[in-house]
Amino acid sequence: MTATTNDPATDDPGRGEPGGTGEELLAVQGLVQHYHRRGGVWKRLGGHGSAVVKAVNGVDLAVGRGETLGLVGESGCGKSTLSRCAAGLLRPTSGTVRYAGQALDGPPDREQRRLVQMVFQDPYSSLNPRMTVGQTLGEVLRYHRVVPRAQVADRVRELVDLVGLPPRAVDQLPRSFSGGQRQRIGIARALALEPRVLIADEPVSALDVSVQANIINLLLDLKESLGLSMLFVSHNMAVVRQISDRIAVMHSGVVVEEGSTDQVFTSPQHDYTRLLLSSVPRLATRRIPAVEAATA
Ligand SMILES: Nc1ncnc2c1ncn2[C@@H]1O[C@H](COP(=O)(O)OP(=O)(O)OP(=O)(O)O)[C@@H](O)[C@H]1O
Repeated sequence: MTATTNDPATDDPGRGEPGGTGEELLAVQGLVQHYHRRGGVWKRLGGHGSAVVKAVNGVDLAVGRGETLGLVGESGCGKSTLSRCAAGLLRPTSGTVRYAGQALDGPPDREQRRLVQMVFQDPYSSLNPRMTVGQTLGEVLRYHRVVPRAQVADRVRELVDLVGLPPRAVDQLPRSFSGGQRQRIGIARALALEPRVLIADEPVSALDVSVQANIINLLLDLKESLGLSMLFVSHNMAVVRQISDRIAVMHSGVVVEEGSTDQVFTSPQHDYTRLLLSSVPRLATRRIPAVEAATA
């Protein structure tokens, strides 16, 4: 996996460099996403026609090669919407998404889908409960023709190993795993496509704090060994601090502050950032000790 994903000999414009080069890889410009609410609660509350929810209201953001950009803000500020637009899962109302300088504005093709992958908060809900980990990963590899069919089983084993799961996990169903292990499966599934950018949307917020540490350490290791770029989305400033090179603070659909992690934490410029920081427990280090078995 490492060799094929990170082979510097490959002529790939999206190749990342650990540590970041400052060169933009994934960028959104003037991104707007408005939802039109009809029926449901809106109607029961006596609403007529439709209500417009301005979830994202003109955002410019860029993730550099090999960089982790943390996107932080309270629930409902538009982080998930922005992430889904950036991943090509949601077509924005207006604005552009560019990968390696190229606009991704048509219907996404397989190659585009492959390059930017998402890791979600709850991988369990998107895992087929009747498929083993091996079947799930194998299906992704075959559908996207990532490797020749004859190599699928080997690649599945590599992926399972890459995310720190034991070899027997290949033959197990999702229900036999803990929350942290399921998140590892979610990460393996994203990595199966050999993406250059990982968009992780609240990947640890459903996990116990000790398990959060393991998953964050795994993402830090993967970023380095695979040269990944990452958009890491969380409502939790402390978590974002551990993993991000830069941080963008989002509030009511717009980015109110952006800067290096140190800048944002030591000299926040916006009142809203200061408010978020006032509720963060002090955390001195980026890498946090994993307090339980690596496969948690
Ligand atoms: N499919 C949808 N239809 C209508 N409104 C939506 C839809 N998805 C999100 N919203 C609304 O858009 C706004 C932004 O939601 P979004 O999920 O992007 O924010 P968030 O910061 O990721 O919050 P959370 O972490 O709670 O998901 C919220 O007001 C939300 O209710």
